[in-house]
Amino acid sequence: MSIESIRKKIDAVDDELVDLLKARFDLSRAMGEEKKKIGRGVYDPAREAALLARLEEKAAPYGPEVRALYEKMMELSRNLQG
Ligand SMILES: O=C(O)C(=O)C[C@]1(C(=O)O)C=C[C@@H](O)C=C1
Repeated sequence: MSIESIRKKIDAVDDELVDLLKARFDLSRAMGEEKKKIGRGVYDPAREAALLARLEEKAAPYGPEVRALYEKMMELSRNLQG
């Protein structure tokens, strides 16, 4: 595969990823509103640990890379929840 054709494929994957990230951040905001309504704190370390373990296993052989991305993404998700 040429550099140009690989880049086209990367661009297509990135477009899909951004759509999915937007959907996830929308859901995170909705979660933040629900938590605020019932007076529940934003940070849920048990949920984050379970999610990281599940996705790290699913992402093999890119488990460590996906874990690092998700750690950052959940930090951003918490920030969005306020
Ligand atoms: O599941 C939740 O309780 C969320 O608020 C979502 C989410 C996430 O982005 O996955 C964000 C913050 C919590 O610490 C745990 C998980």
